[in-house]
Amino acid sequence: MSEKLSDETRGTLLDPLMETGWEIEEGRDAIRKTYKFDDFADAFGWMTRAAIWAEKWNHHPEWENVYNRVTVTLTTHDVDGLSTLDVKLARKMDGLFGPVDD
Ligand SMILES: C[C@H](O)[C@H](O)[C@H]1CNC2=NC(N)=NC(=O)C2=N1
Repeated sequence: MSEKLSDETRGTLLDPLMETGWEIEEGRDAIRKTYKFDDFADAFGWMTRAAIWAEKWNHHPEWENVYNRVTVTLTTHDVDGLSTLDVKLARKMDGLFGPVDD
C-alpha cells in the first residue's frame, strides 16, 4: 500500500521532475505535464507505451490527448495525494518521451 509523500521527502523527489516540466497542480496534491509530439500517431504510440507501464505497476494516469499533445496528471487516489508511485511513473514517462527510432 502506497503512502502519501512526506514533507521531508517531497522536495527531494519532486524537484527533479519540476526540472523536466512537471508542475504541482493548483489546489490538488498532484503533478501535471503536457507532452508535445510531432503528430497524433507519435502521441498515441507514446500513450500506448506509457499505458503498459501503468498497467504493470497498477498505477494509472489521468490524461487527455488532443492531436499531438498529451496532458498528464498524476496523483494516487488511494491516499488522496502524491506518492512514490507518481514519482516512479513520471520518471518512466519522461524516459519514454520522444519518438522511437524508425
Ligand atoms: C483497485 C486498484 O488496484 C486501485 O484502484 C489502483 C488502480 N490504479 C490507481 N491509479 C492511481 N493513479 N491511483 C490509485 O490509487 C490507483 N489505485
